[in-house]
Amino acid sequence: QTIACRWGPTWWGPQRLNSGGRWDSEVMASTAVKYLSQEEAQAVDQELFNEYQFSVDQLMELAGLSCATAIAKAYPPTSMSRSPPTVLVICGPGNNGGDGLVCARHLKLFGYEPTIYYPKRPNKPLFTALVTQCQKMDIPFLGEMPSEPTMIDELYELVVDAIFGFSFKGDVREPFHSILSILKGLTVPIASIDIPSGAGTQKVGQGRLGPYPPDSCPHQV
Ligand SMILES: NC(=O)C1=CN([C@@H]2O[C@H](COP(=O)(O)OP(=O)(O)OC[C@H]3O[C@@H](n4cnc5c(N)ncnc54)[C@H](OP(=O)(O)O)[C@@H]3O)[C@@H](O)[C@H]2O)[C@H](O)CC1
Repeated sequence: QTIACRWGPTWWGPQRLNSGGRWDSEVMASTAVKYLSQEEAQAVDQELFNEYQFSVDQLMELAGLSCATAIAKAYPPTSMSRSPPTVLVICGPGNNGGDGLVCARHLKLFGYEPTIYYPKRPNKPLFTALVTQCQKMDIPFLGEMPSEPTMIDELYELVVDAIFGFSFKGDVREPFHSILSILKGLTVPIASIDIPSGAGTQKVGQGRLGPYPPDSCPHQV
C-alpha cells in the first residue's frame, strides 16, 4: 500500500549517518520512482473495495503493517541510538491517520517505543477500535503537540507522518497547519505514509513539508 511505486533492483539500501548526523540511504538516492496521481490512487482504492471486495479494515491493517515493516527496514532498531527507539506517530483525521494507528501498533511489536499524537479523531467505530487497540498495548497518546521542533528532536528518533493521504485538498486548516509548521523544523527523519502530508499527489516534494532537497526528503512508506 503505497502511492510511490519504485522500479528497479533497489528498494532498501544500506543505512548510514552522514556527516550532518542525518540518515541517508539508497532509498533516498533512488530516482526510479513512479508516483500515482491522486485520481489513480483513488481509482485503485475503489477497485479494491468494489471489484475485489476488500473491506477498509483489511486494507488499513495491511497498510499499517506494510508501513511498519518498511520503517523497520529503513531504520532498524539496532541502528538507532536509543533502545527501544522512540517514534512519534502523528495521525490525521482520515484513513491515512488510521494507517498510522495500525503502524504504531506494529512498530511496538517490532521493538520501537511509539507515541501517538491524534488531535482530530473521527467518531467512527473503526477509529475508536484502533485507538483502543493502541491503548491496550500501552502506547501513549500525547494531549498536545510539542510546541518546538527541538523538543521533538530531543524526545524522538523518528517521526511518522500519517496526517494526510490522497484525499488532502486545498489550503491546510488548523490544527494541521501548525503541526506541519513544526515538522518543517525537525532534524530527525520523517517517514511519511503514502505521501508527505501537504505535498499533494500531483506535486510531490512541493508542499508544506517541502520542497525537499535530496538529502532530507522524507521517506515514503
Ligand atoms: N486502497 C488503499 O490504498 C488504501 C488507502 N488507505 C489510506 O487512506 C488514505 C486516504 O484516506 P482518506 O480518508 O480518503 O483521506 P486522508 O487520510 O487523506 O484524509 C482526508 C481528511 O483529511 C482532512 N483534510 C483534507 N484536506 C484538508 C486540509 N486542506 N486541511 C485540513 N484537513 C484536511 C479532511 O478531514 P475533515 O475532518 O476536515 O473533513 C478529510 O476528510 C490513503 O492515502 C491511504 O493512506 C486506507 O488505509 C485504505 C486502503
